[in-house]
Amino acid sequence: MTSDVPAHLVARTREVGDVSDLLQRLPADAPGREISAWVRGGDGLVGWGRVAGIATCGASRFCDAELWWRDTIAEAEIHDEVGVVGSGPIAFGSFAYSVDSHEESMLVVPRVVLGRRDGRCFVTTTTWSTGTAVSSADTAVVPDPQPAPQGPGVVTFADGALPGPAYETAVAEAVRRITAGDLDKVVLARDLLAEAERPIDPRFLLHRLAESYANTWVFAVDGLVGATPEMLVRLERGLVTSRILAGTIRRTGDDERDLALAASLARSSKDLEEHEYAVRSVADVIARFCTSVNTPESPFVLHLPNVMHLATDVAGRLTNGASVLSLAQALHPSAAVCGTPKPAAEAVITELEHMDRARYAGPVGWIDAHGDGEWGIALRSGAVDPDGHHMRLFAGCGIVAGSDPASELAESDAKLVPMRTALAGEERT
Ligand SMILES: C=C(O[C@@H]1C=C(C(=O)O)C=C[C@H]1O)C(=O)O
Repeated sequence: MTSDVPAHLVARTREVGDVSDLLQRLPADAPGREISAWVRGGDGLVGWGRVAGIATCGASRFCDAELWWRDTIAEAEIHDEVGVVGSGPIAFGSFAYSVDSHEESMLVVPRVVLGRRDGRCFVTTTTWSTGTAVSSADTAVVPDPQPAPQGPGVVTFADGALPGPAYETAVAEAVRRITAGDLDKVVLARDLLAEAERPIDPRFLLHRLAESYANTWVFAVDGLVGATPEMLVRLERGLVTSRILAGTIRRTGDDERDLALAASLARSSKDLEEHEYAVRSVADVIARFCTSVNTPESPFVLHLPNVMHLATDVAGRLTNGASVLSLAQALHPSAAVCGTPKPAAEAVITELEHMDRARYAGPVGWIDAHGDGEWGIALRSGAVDPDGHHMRLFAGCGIVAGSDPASELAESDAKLVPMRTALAGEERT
């Protein structure tokens, strides 16, 4: 571009009539990797196209992204008629779990974002200015509901880094080290490789996940798709909240038995211990940023269609103007996906998992121009390869002294169910 004035983003948000089916409005012809989504129930944000973004890796990945977003917003021209959290320009993002990951972390500003919040719907269109003259942003039209996305056809599944028996051996070794006093808790994960006959369309997965997992946040960012029940951090006008999950039991499908299992989960000393480490790791960080921190004394049981979790919602009032992304950076990785103490757990994960977690278990979510937003932990998820036909699914389990390898393997299988079912048409294993 030839201009004395550097180009900047121009974002326009206007209110539109009710759009209760955000996912169905994702244009069928937008490239799958350019689909972004963060939806729970009827509310949330979906985006398509890419106007701007940053890809980064290593220890500075959060800071790089934060600085880039701050600079981008400082220069942007914003016309926001709606003025709610999530209106105006936003960036979706997804971060690699590990400093050492080969996977890129990213923020992406979509060309169009469609949002719904408490029944108010809006559309944000973001373009580049052309330098001296500011181009008027597209007058965004909300797309009609789109045809149902095509499924991936026959999907076959194969072991990733650790086949089931090897995962059990890793769990047994972790228990041995915990018993020896090396650490208190470690979360060990495994991956599963899916190969599909036809290209895997993130829209297809999003639809299926949203149908079955209504009380999760269904997300997509650059080919990473999932339905997470765990909110690492939400920041809305100074109010910080986090939903911590740890301690799991599989559902049987029989309501009466499941209620009895929920009661046993709430009393299980092994699960309560595992949960307590996770809560402490989050509440301690939130206390550094907030006053009036509220941490309930005991967890509740969160019922999902495949599993039940011990859950605690922590809240606080932000004192220092930090953005949601810096809060996510400070909280990541919590003991729900890493362990206690953190350095020992990180070392055991590296040694025993034999894989790069890539963006699994990293923060995924969105940030707005004020630094508000929501970042979940990328669980119950998978990453579609750029070739479109392959996907890596992930699941992990918190291991403490009382963990049993066979039960943990079964728990990891249960955590893989949402993505396996979303993918499966005529599944073969
Ligand atoms: C690591 C995962 O889940 C985490 C581990 C849990 C546990 O061990 O009980 C529960 C919820 C999540 O914090 C996963 O789903 O892959």
